[in-house]
Amino acid sequence: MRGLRLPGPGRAAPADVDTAGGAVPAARAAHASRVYGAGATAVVALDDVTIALPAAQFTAVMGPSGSGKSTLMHCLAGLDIVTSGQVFLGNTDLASLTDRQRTLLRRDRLGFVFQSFNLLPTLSAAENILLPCDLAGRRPDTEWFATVVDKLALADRLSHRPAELSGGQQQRVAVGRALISRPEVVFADEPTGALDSRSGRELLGFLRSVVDELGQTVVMVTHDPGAAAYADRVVFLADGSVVEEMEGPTRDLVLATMGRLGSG
Ligand SMILES: Nc1ncnc2c1ncn2[C@@H]1O[C@H](COP(=O)(O)OP(=O)(O)OP(=O)(O)O)[C@@H](O)[C@H]1O
Repeated sequence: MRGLRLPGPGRAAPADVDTAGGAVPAARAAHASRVYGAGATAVVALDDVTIALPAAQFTAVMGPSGSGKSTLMHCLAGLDIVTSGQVFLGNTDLASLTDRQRTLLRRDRLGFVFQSFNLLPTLSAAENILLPCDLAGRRPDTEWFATVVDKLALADRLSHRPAELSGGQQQRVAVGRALISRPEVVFADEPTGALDSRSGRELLGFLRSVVDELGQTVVMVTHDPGAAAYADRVVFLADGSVVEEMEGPTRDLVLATMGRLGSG
């Protein structure tokens, strides 16, 4: 049920293909650094980060405030550019793209879910979900639309406008919008931050199921150890560096690691 790979600009530079026969990660950073400013006031937001985000996995990114989580996500998503090192989406080196190509890459190959749902208030839930197709001038895949709507339990809410939906339903619409283009990676920045705990758990359960059942790759920034426990793995950042990676996280293991790393 995957088939989520769309051809995109600049794909498949032969030198980047995994010659060992292993699966190419959905995204990766190699010795990526991002420095803001220069001279005495320079801030090293990312410091030589090497990380791979495996396809069809749910990765959580954690770390104290200012540790570089958003910067890492923005660089992986082509919203920001590394100062040195490389970032790849599949086999595409993001630095090799023009601004226009990066914009198209974000539109065609990535999905985004933010803490604030960012839905258009005058559009129905269905129209909000289909917005990326409209913007790209692409005919929506009706079968995929039905799959996404069913997975997110939104079938009886499609004609409602955002103001007529609960926060949890609005965020599910935002997830639907992120999934509709069958992106290679969905980036979620504190997606449960504006939700009550029950709606937050439901949303995390939906993200988990789109990974398990639809083969979606999801990367989520979170401060919440309970949210991170829904992921397959957790990457911990401190001072712009990856300081720990955990497979099969539980809330308690994440809490203990946060305590040990001084980010609790
Ligand atoms: N545009 C920018 N200009 C200058 N400094 C920046 C910029 N963006 C981020 N920084 C700095 O880079 C560092 C990392 O910031 P980043 O937002 O990635 O951290 P974060 O882990 O996402 O933090 P939070 O959990 O508070 O959102 C911080 O010291 C921040 O002040």
